[in-house]
Amino acid sequence: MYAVANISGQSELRAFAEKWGLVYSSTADLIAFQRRRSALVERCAPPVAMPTKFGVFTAHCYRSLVDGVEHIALVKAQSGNELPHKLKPFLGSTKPALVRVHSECCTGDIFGSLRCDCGPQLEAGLRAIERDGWGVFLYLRGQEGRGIGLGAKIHAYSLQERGLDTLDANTELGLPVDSREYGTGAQILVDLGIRDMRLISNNPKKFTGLAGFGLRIVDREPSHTAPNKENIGYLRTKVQRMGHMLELGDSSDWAENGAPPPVSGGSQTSAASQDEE
Ligand SMILES: Nc1nc2c(ncn2[C@@H]2O[C@H](COP(=O)(O)OP(=O)(O)OP(=O)(O)O)[C@@H](O)[C@H]2O)c(=O)[nH]1
Repeated sequence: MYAVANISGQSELRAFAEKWGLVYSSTADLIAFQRRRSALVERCAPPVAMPTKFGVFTAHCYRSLVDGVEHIALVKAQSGNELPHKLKPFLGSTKPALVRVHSECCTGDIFGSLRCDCGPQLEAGLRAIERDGWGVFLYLRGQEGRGIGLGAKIHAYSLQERGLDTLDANTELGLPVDSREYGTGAQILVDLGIRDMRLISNNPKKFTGLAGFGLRIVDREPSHTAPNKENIGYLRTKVQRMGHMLELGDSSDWAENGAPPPVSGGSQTSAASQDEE
């Protein structure tokens, strides 16, 4: 294999490869290929019961072999007569699991920040999986601020106070708009035995990011929460600049005075047809 250092663009590289009958690939392609082939995670604890205010789940904990970050999957898998805490609760089942892959958000998930919709999405996701009885809430740590980290996200907020939107604020800091990768999450889901799933998300990048690891997303379940006056700009930017599949309605649908919004419709599964609209 030869690394060609003095060829500047893709088209030059393609021409060079064609001229000499070579196969060529970008570094990004090689990294993606490697991620698909190698193990990215290992279990770091036995499964254990996790009673929560949303219901009783089984917690499965994994560690990334790439960066050492630990992730947690809360599993609901009631199939009747199974052993408690099976390692692969979904293995062999043809019933698609309801899955939420949630990016860490300290401010929204823990402190209830109204700047984003993360906290209400977390609660709605856990409620939906509890109600469904067959699914996984996968909490990906290390994805704070869409991958830029907590301090940088807070810095980005300070730029947002000066009028920049959530994307431009990251760019202004010289940081990527979204550096999350989903290979790690995909491998956790595969390890739990999932093959077919209904993904709770509005983010088109998650659908492409999770595909290709032996997982099949058979349906989308919208993750809708009522906007509030603090996060409406953030949500509009997600729709307009990141292609999120969200319907924001008008201000009469907003939660009062920035209060924690109730989940619209009460069910994540109710609006699955938004995809087809
Ligand atoms: N950089 C940055 N990150 C943010 C901001 N607000 C929330 N986040 C982070 O965004 C991540 C959540 O991503 P979102 O784009 O809101 O939603 P998503 O998870 O991609 O999509 P859904 O599955 O539809 O929820 C979390 O890691 C949050 O910490 C912000 O203003 N700037």
